[in-house]
Amino acid sequence: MAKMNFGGVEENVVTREEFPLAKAQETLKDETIAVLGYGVQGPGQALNLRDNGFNVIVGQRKNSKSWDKAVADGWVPGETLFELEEACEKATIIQYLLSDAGQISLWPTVKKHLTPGKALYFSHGFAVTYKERTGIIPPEDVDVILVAPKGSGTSLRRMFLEGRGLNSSFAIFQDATGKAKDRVVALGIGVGSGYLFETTFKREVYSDLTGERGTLMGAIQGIFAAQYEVLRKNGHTPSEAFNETVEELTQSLMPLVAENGMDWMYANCSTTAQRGALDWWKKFRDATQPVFEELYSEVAAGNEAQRSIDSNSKSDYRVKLEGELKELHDSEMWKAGATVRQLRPENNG
Ligand SMILES: NC(=O)c1ccc[n+]([C@@H]2O[C@H](COP(=O)([O-])OP(=O)(O)OC[C@H]3O[C@@H](n4cnc5c(N)ncnc54)[C@H](O)[C@@H]3O)[C@@H](O)[C@H]2O)c1
Ligand SMILES: CC(C)(O)[C@@H](O)C(=O)O
Ligand SMILES: [Mg+2]
Ligand SMILES: [Mg+2]
Repeated sequence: MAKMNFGGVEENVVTREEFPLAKAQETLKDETIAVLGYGVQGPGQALNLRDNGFNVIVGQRKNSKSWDKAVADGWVPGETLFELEEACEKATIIQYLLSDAGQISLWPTVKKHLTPGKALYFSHGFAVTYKERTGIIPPEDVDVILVAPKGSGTSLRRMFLEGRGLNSSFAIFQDATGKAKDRVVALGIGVGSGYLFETTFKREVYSDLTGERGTLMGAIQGIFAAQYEVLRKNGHTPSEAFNETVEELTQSLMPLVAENGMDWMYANCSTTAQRGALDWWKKFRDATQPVFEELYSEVAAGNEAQRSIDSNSKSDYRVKLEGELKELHDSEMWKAGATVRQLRPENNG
C-alpha cells in the first residue's frame, strides 16, 4: 500500500499501478462473485466486474423492473442471473447491494448461506455499524469487507466506459480467512475504482451520510433554493436566476474546479468576483457550520440511520416519497432548469 501525502497528512492508498487488474483477476480467479440487487450500484459494479473478466453473477427478485433491466444488460436467467437465494448459494463472495433497508429484510436468507470462508461485501458501512438497529451481525467465520464508490453507480459505470475511474474507500471489518485484504482490494480494482483509500465501516458511514445530506446534495439544494428565491423576489427572471445559481456552476465553473481546484478558480476570475468571493465565503461557512455540527451529531447518534430505516419500512413509503420528489420536480427552479438544459446546443440538435 502506498503512503501518500494529502495536504500534509499521510494516508494509505492503493493505486491501479500498485495493484493492476491482472493481479486482481489472479486473486479472485477461483471466486464466484454474486452481486445482490440491481438498482443503482448493482449494475455499475456487476457490469464493470464482468467487463474486467471476473466470474460474476447477479441475484435479483424475479418479476421486478430490476430483473428486466438485468436481462436487458445481458445477464442470462439460469446462467448469470438468479433469484436472490440461489445467487447466495452459488457465491463465494456476496456483494450485498440491496437498498440499505432491503438488506435488513433479506438478512436471514443471506446469513443462512454465509458458510465458513465466504466473504460478505458491502458498499456502505450502514448495516454493520448500526447493527443494533439493522440486526445484521455477520457470522465470525466469514470475511466482512467494504468497497464504497464515492459517487453514483451511474458514474461508476460511465467513468469506466470512458477509461476513467471513480474513487472508492475500502475497509475490513472482519478477516476470517487471512485473505480479506487481497479480496477487498481486488474487488475494488475490479469494480472500476480510480484509486482506493483506507477507512473503517464506521468512518465510511458517518462521512457518507454527512456528505450526501451536506454539500453533495442536501446543503447544495438548500443553498441553490435560497439564492434562487432571493433573486426571484428581487425581480430577476427565472432564466437569470437559474443561470446565476446553477447552470454557470455546473457547466462552467465546476468542471474548472474539478480540474484545478477552487483555489485556482479564485485566482482565475475577474478581480471583482475575486474580491467578493474572498470577502463572503467565511460568512457562509460560519452560517452553515452549526447546521453541519448538528448533522454530524445526528449521524453519530444513529438518529439519521433510524429515520431512514423507519421511513423505508412504512407501507406508504413509496407514495410519500413520490410526493416529495414531485414537489422538487415541480418547483419553479427545477422546471426552469429543464428548459435551460433543453436550450444547451448539444441537447437541441
Ligand atoms: N446509489 C448509489 O449510487 C450508491 C453509492 C454508493 C454506495 N451505495 C450503497 O450501495 C448499496 C445499494 O444501493 P443502491 O442505491 O444501489 O440500492 P437501490 O435502492 O437502488 O436498491 C437496490 C436493489 O435492492 C432491491 N431491493 C430493495 N428492497 C428489497 C427487498 N426487501 N428484498 C429484495 N430486494 C430488495 C431492489 O429491487 C433493487 O434492485 C447501499 O448500501 C447503498 O448505501 C449506493
Ligand atoms: C451517490 C451517493 C450520494 O454518494 C451515495 O452515498 C448514495 O447513498 O446514493
Ligand atoms: Mg450514501
Ligand atoms: Mg456516497
